[in-house]
Amino acid sequence: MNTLNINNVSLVYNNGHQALHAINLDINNGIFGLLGPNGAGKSSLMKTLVGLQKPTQGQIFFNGTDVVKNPLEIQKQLGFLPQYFGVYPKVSAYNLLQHLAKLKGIHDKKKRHEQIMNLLDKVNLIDAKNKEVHTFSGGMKQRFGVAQALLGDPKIVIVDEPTAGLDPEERNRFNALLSEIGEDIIILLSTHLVEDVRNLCSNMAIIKQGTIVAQGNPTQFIEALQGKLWQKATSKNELLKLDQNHNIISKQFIERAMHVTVLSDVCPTEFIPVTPNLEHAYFTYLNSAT
Ligand SMILES: Nc1ncnc2c1ncn2[C@@H]1O[C@H](COP(=O)(O)OP(=O)(O)OP(=O)(O)O)[C@@H](O)[C@H]1O
Repeated sequence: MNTLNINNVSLVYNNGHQALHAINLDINNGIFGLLGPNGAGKSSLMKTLVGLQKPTQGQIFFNGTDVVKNPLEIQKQLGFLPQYFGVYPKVSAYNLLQHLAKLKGIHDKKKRHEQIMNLLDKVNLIDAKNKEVHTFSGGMKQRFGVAQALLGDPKIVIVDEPTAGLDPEERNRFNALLSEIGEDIIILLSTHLVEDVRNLCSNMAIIKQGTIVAQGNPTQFIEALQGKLWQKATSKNELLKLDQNHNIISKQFIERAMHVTVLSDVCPTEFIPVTPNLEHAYFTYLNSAT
């Protein structure tokens, strides 16, 4: 079992902006979802956790090793899957993996070949191994991304907004793959797609303005809202009034009408109950004062 322990981590950038405030998290094998809006501090936290930037304060331990004092140790065991790859050189998937494997220090030719073939098989790209990666579809590119991230058997993999731009079928296929590899290693999944976290993660945290406002199991978050959410279709004028008197957690267009969902222990007049989902939980935390 791999462990990542984060104690009281804060980060202030050189321009004085505080991106992280006293973060505490304990993460084990599996897919850990980090959910937050743009600018909340997801990238800052991920980069800090894997030693790519030093926290201003706090401690991080990966499998007992101090990441702040010894960042190279975690980086040797790290895989990274960015949202989009930059420009691909005009080489085949197999040859590109060869090149990346050499950069990762896999020098034994036979082992390198074996590992590449296993990974191509795992991500279902064996048949496309001689095709140039720039000709791949978005989903194939993401699966190729997984293969390169897994070169060298990393124990921790960072995945940044991986399903952006994928069609529903490719997204499902990609999520199934992520779920399979997440059994034996830590995967840190940074996203603002609540549905991906619901489908993939047994543990998650919600980050808002550099602070973790909630952490736990997605199911617990949903259960905590049972019997507390109410919905109503509304007009623009009525919305102003509702805003003053109710704790509105989301406003959504459903079939061309604005629907508001409110959090309350009792059902407000003219509202109907709603079955809570993770998106409601996410909005509840985002819209509550920190
Ligand atoms: N190098 C930097 N110097 C100063 N401020 C920074 C730096 N990098 C990020 N920030 C600021 O820190 C805050 C958090 O940024 P970060 O990129 O971590 O957010 P994020 O949640 O990953 O957002 P996104 O989803 O848009 O990538 C933002 O206000 C950003 O402007």
